[in-house]
Amino acid sequence: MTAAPVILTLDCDMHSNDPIAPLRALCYFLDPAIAPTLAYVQFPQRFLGLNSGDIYGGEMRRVFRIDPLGMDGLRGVGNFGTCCFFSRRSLYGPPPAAPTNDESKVRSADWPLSSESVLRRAHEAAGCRYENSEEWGNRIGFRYGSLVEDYFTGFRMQCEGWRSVFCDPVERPAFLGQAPKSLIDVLRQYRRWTMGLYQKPSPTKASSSPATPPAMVELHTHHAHPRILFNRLHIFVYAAALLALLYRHTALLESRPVASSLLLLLADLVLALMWLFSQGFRWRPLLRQEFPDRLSAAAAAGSVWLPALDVFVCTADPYKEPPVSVASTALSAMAFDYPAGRLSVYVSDDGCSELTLLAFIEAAKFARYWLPFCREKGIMERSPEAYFESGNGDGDVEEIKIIYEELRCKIERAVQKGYVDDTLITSPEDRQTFEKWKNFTRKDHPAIVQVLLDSSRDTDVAGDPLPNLVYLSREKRRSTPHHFKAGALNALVRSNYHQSLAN
Ligand SMILES: O=c1ccn([C@@H]2O[C@H](COP(=O)(O)OP(=O)(O)O[C@H]3O[C@H](CO)[C@@H](O)[C@H](O)[C@H]3O)[C@@H](O)[C@H]2O)c(=O)[nH]1
Repeated sequence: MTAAPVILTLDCDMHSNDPIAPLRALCYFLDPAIAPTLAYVQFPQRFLGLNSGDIYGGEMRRVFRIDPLGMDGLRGVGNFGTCCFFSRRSLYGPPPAAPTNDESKVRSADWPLSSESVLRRAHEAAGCRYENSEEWGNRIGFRYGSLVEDYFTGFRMQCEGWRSVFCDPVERPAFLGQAPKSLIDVLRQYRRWTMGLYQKPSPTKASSSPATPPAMVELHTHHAHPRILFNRLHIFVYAAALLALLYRHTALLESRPVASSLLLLLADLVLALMWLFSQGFRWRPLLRQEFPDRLSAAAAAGSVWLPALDVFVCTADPYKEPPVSVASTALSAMAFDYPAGRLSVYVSDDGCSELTLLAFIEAAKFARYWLPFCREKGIMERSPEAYFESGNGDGDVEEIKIIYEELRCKIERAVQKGYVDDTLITSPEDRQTFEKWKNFTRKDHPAIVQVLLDSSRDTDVAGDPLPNLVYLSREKRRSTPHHFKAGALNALVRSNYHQSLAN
C-alpha cells in the first residue's frame, strides 16, 4: 500500500466540496517554520439539509466554527474525527527533538499496489492480532479507550508536543456532510459525545512529516480576530462583576448563615467556574488565510514537490450509511485537484458488506467518466450525489447523469435485496471477488483487501491516470476487541506503517 506523508480522514457522510482543500492543508504542512511539530490541519464540519430553522442546533456553530478559532490561538484546535489532514509522522509518536533528515521513510511505495507482496502485507496489517498489542492505540495510531477517539487522539498529540491548525476558508466550505435531523438521533449523538468527554480512558492492552521545501513564498498568514479587544475587556468586566457577586454571597453567609445563602453561593460558584473554563476560547481567536494558488504555481514551476496524499473513508453499516453516498464521498476525494499518481483513496468497510464493495466496484468504473468530466467543466461540487441532487445534470451533462443513475439504481437494487445477485455481477474478476463473501459473518471474518484502481495501470476515458482506490475490511474475531472507528483507522495506518519503515 502507499505510505503517503499526509493522510486525510473522512467520515462516509462528509464529502469534499472544494477540490483544492489538500492544497490549502499543504500551505501549512509545507511551511518549514511550523511543519516539524504540526500534527494536523482541521477543517470545520459543515452540514447540508438541516431541518427547517435547525431547531436542534445540528449546525453546532460554536463547536465547529467559533471555539476552534480561540483554540487555534492557544495551543491548537482539537480533532473532529473527519475533514482532518494529518501528518503521518504524528501518528507514529511524539515529534522528534531535532528535525530529522529521514524523509525517505515516508515516501510512497514505488511497487504497484496490486503486487502480491504489497497485498500480503496489507492483509497482515488488517489482521486483528494488533488490537491486543501494547503499541497500537496506546502509543501509536489513533488512540483507544474513549468513545470520542477523535478528541482523545488530538488531545494526546497535543500533550506529546504536537500542534494543530484550524482552517476555515471563507471562499467556500471545504467539506459538507449530514447532521442528525431527528431529536432522538441528536440526543443519541450528544449522549455519546458527553460520555466520551467525561470518560476516563481505559488502558489498552492491546517518521517523518511531509517533505518540507526550502523557505519559499508565503503560503499562509494569520491575524488576531477583530473582536479580541472586546473579548478581553468583556472578560475583565465580567470577572469583576462575578467577584463582587461572590463577595456579596460570602458576606451574606457570614451575617446570616442559613442553608439558602450557602446554596446560592455554591450555585453561583459552579456557574462562575463553568464561565471561567470557557474563556480560553475567547482570549486569542485567530483568523487564517492560505494561498493555494501560490502553491499550485510553485508546484507547476517545479520548485515544490507535492507529497503523496492518502484519504481514509470510513463506513460501518450499509443500511444506515447508504453505499451510494459512501461511494460519492470517495469519488469527491478522488476528484481533488491533485496529481492522480500521488493520490490514494482507501475505504474502510467495518460492516464487511458485499453491498459496499459492489458500490465501490461501480464507483471505480464511474470514476473513469466523472473525473475528466469535473476537470473539463470546472465543477467544484465533486460528489456526484450532491451535484445531481442540487439540480445539476440537465442539458449537456445529461449523458453523465444517465451513467450515474444506472450506477445508483444498480446499488440501490442490491441494497433492497440485501445481497448481490448474479445479474449484478458483470465480469469474471468481480465474480471471483464476491466468492470471498461466503461462510462468515460481519463480526467474524478474515481481512479482505481489494485494489479497485491502480494508478500505475488504470486510466480514465481521456487517457489520464486515475488515483488508487482500495477497499479494505479488516479482520474481526469475536474474541478480539475491535476498537470501533479508531481500530478501523489504525488498520489503514498499519497497512502502510511497516512499509514506510521498510522504505
Ligand atoms: O465501529 C465503527 C463505528 C463507526 N465507524 C465510522 O465512524 C464514522 C463516525 O461514526 P458515527 O456513528 O457517524 O459518529 P458521529 O457521532 O456522527 O461522528 C462524530 O463523532 C465521532 C466520535 O467522536 C467521530 O469519530 C466522527 O468523526 C464525528 O463526525 C462513520 O463514518 C462510521 O462509519 C467505523 O468505521 N467503525
